[in-house]
Amino acid sequence: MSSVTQPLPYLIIDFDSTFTQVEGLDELADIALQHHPEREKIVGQIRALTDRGMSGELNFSESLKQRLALLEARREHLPLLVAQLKTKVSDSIVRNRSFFERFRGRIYIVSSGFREFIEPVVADFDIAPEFVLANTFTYDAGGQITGFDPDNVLSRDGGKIEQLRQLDLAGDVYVLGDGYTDYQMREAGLANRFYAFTENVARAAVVAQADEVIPSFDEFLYQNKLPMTLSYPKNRISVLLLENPDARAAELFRQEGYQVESVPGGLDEDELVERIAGVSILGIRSKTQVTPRVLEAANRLIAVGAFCIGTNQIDLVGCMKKGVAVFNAPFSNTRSVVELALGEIIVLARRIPDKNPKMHQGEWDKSARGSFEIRGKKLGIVGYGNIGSQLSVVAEAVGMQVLYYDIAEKLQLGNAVKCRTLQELLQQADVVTLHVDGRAENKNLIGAEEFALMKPGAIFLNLSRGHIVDIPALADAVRSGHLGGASIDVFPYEPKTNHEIFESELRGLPNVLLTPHIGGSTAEAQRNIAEFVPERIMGYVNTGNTQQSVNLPNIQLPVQQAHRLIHLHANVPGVLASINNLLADHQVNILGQYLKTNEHIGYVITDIDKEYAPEVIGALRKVEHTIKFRVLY
Ligand SMILES: NC(=O)C1=CN([C@@H]2O[C@H](COP(=O)(O)OP(=O)(O)OC[C@H]3O[C@@H](n4cnc5c(N)ncnc54)[C@H](O)[C@@H]3O)[C@@H](O)[C@H]2O)C=CC1
Ligand SMILES: O=C(O)CCC(=O)C(=O)O
Repeated sequence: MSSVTQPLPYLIIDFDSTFTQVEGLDELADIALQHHPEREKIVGQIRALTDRGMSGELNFSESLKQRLALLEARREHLPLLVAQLKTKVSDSIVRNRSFFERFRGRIYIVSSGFREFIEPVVADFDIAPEFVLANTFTYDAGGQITGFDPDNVLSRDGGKIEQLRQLDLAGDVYVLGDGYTDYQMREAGLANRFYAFTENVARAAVVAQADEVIPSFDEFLYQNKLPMTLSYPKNRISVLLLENPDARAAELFRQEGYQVESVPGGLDEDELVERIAGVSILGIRSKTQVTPRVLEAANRLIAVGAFCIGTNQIDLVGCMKKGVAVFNAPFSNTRSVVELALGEIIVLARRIPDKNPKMHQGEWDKSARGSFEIRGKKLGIVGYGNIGSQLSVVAEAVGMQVLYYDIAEKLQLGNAVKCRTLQELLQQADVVTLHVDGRAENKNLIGAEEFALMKPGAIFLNLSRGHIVDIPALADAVRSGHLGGASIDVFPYEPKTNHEIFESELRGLPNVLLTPHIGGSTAEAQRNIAEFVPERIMGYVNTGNTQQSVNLPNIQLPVQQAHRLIHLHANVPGVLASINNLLADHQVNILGQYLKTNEHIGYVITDIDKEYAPEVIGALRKVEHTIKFRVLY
């Protein structure tokens, strides 16, 4: 990583697909050929020619000639093009507009595109016409674009090299671009460094030649220690997604500028220990275990996203002590679990698990034996949280009488009746369904003794966590005929991928419905989760907001006023005082301060004036008991 010397080196920035997200001529073709019957085909041909030219496959002047011949553009299309391009300036360039204003006179746009559309777009960034070096169109008398000015060096092969030579800049020159012709200025010895800009397009042949690959302009500024709008380039935030969350999650993280990698299926502890170094955000579902060993290897972890409700698979305290925020999606799949549970109750009450396979084997077993309506039956819900209480409402709506048992005091919905003990519920219910959370103390909550308490013929459901039920005891209770049926969605051991065989004593038992942990697996739930979790994580990264974090003290923050200091520390006396004394010693004005603690850690957010001495940050990092510290601009 180099550090920039003063004054700023001359920056030679390409226009098409670098300054803007798109190629100007492609966009012009789109506008000009709007009513052409073969528009798509011609635009496709133009794009292919652009690409071949950019990657060095076709010589530049030939590519330009062929593209202009296909274009049926006119002078009056240009204002439309400019308006369009103004909306397509690269995000990181827009974000750092003030940099361009500040370093006016050191930044050139050198492009094989056309001055007619480049000049007005870059003018918004204080880049004056004399700092734009580009081609110019030729027109016929009627205003039709006929080609390009052949006297302009940029219209020729090696034009950018010649143009830079003519500029004869004294001092360091850095080139930023996405095309091979941008690299060629460096190759010709006219630039000190070539940065392949890949925010919009990454061309292998260009990337291979680069001194540095920069996925955003922020990265260029960060590497060169130049003033930037963000405190940290988002492309440096790497996301590892396991267990196939909906594709929307990766899309949202990518839109934010993060680097996303997905591993289908889960990783076991050893595999995750291998993969976790360098990961900033880990996304998992219910299977991946985030253990102390994993956390020890996690050298850059900021947040864990549980793309599900349960978080028992995560060492929450370990994460907290390391300053790693954990977020889940507490309500996104609630309804899906409830619907499945209700469907399963009906299906079991009608002994469908037995009848369905018989039908598939050609056996017609029409009988009412062992089948009953659920209307008027007693549904015992163990765990009256979000899922349990919603199931309570839906079950009452179809005529069931609801009993519930929860270790916490809960709002009683509708006509539901609270049981004082688990035993009381088990003895009365016709159907028992588990919706407790997966805390370790709940291991084998239901075993032989509990099954024995249940009514003969009762139906049993578990859609919570596998370790909550003693499976051999359940198998015995079904085999003996004491239970009338069971539906199980979660298991003490679940296959890691869809290729692994599912082994269980419950396989083949009568009136037992087995499902592969799909309570929350609906399109709606997965989409909701894939939006909810990334939004919380990005909110935390961007503003420090911990609201709805499962393990950090929850602070909902007001809009950031200036610089924001985010400080996580061990909860020992005196840390806040140390922070404030340090700020006072450096005459830093505090605009707002927010603090919340729990038994292990303290989370303090301090909004301060823009002006402060840079050494304040170093000093704050060194405050005793600091776990994590970051600054947001
Ligand atoms: N099968 C699947 O695909 C899904 C399974 N789940 C599981 O369902 C669980 C429950 O989800 P929510 O209702 O959203 O959670 P929640 O946290 O809102 O409710 C859990 C309730 O269980 C109670 N509880 C805990 N231990 C208990 C015990 N020993 N006896 C009685 N009550 C006890 C708690 O006090 C709480 O009210 C999740 O933790 C997760 O493990 C969640 C979503 C999908
Ligand atoms: O869909 C999943 O992978 C897990 C669902 C689940 O068990 C949960 O949300 O807690």
